[in-house]
Amino acid sequence: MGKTATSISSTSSSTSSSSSHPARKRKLPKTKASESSSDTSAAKRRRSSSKGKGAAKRSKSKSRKRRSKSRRRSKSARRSPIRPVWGRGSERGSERGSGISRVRGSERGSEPKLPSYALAHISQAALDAYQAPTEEPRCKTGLVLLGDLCQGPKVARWTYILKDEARRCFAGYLKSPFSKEQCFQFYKTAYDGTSWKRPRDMPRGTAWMVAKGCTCSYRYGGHEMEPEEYPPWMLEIMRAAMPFFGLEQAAEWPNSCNLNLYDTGGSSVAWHADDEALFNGKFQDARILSLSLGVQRTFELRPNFQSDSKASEWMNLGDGDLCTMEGMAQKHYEHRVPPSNVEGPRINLTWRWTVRHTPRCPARRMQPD
Ligand SMILES: O=C(O)CCC(=O)C(=O)O
Ligand SMILES: [Fe+2]
Repeated sequence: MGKTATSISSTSSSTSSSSSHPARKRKLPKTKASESSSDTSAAKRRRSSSKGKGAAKRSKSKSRKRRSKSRRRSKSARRSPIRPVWGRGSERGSERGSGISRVRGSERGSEPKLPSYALAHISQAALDAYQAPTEEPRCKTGLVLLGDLCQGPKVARWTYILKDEARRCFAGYLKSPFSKEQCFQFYKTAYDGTSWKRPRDMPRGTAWMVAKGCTCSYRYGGHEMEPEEYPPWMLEIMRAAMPFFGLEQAAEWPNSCNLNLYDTGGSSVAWHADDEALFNGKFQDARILSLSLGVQRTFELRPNFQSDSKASEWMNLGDGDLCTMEGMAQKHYEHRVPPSNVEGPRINLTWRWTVRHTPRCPARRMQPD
């Protein structure tokens, strides 16, 4: 795990097999192999030109037809009243609110140095890819995506908007499986049943809840959140929500939950990773499960292994929507909820597994070394 790529060609091959991150679309400098493949296409071009004028005409009219077809397709896409709820890249203006400083997460490690003659000839995108670490494939670590666990009584169709197999990073989305009334009840009980903390410098309300037997507080960004034991209403919500994450048995449920209250569109959480020691997400596969309640807000993800700071993936999380981050996502990606011009409040419950309890926590005795 955590292997650093040692050659550009090996990195580029692992990178191209992963998700559609913008960096992956950019071309790396040509290696011998890619030159020979372009030779082949040049040879093809030569062969097709030798077919004579008739063939050239036919291919011209074919490509004209193709162009007008694609123009028609893009026009109808623009007219379509269906608005996407998730996507890739920054097409929805994900740079809004950028410049918010990182409030969580630790410093990135030092990166491997390249000799200056190499730096002069390599694009930034290629450098980013070179410096990007790769992880063991999930078949080796046994990581099962929660979306694939939902085969029991609650079959749920999860969409994985982030599938970075090379880094074993995943993020899933499930449209609300709950009724409007259920969501309203969840919102009301969570709102009324939580003693919301309002730390200075935090543009939202927050609370930290843990399973019985754990006393770990949650430290991040200079704040320390004292734990509150899961109240009965939390267990009720979990009983309703966990089967949609493929977790039917209470023994499999997450043992901690970070709660956020976004009172208005101006409330936000800045780019960060939930990479605190409690969850050990920098060193092993970690799962984070979230339930959104109230107004729709955009949840964005970006890789931390390249210089481009734009969101690479995003999802619009509406009332009752579920979302996951899985595998090594806390090591290689950051996420945020930027300020927005929507009106109305939103509550987000973000469940996690505390696997490294603090020294004085009684649950520490139960954890494997
Ligand atoms: O509100 C959200 O959707 C994200 C919250 C979050 O990132 C966190 O609690 O760590
Ligand atoms: Fe987070």
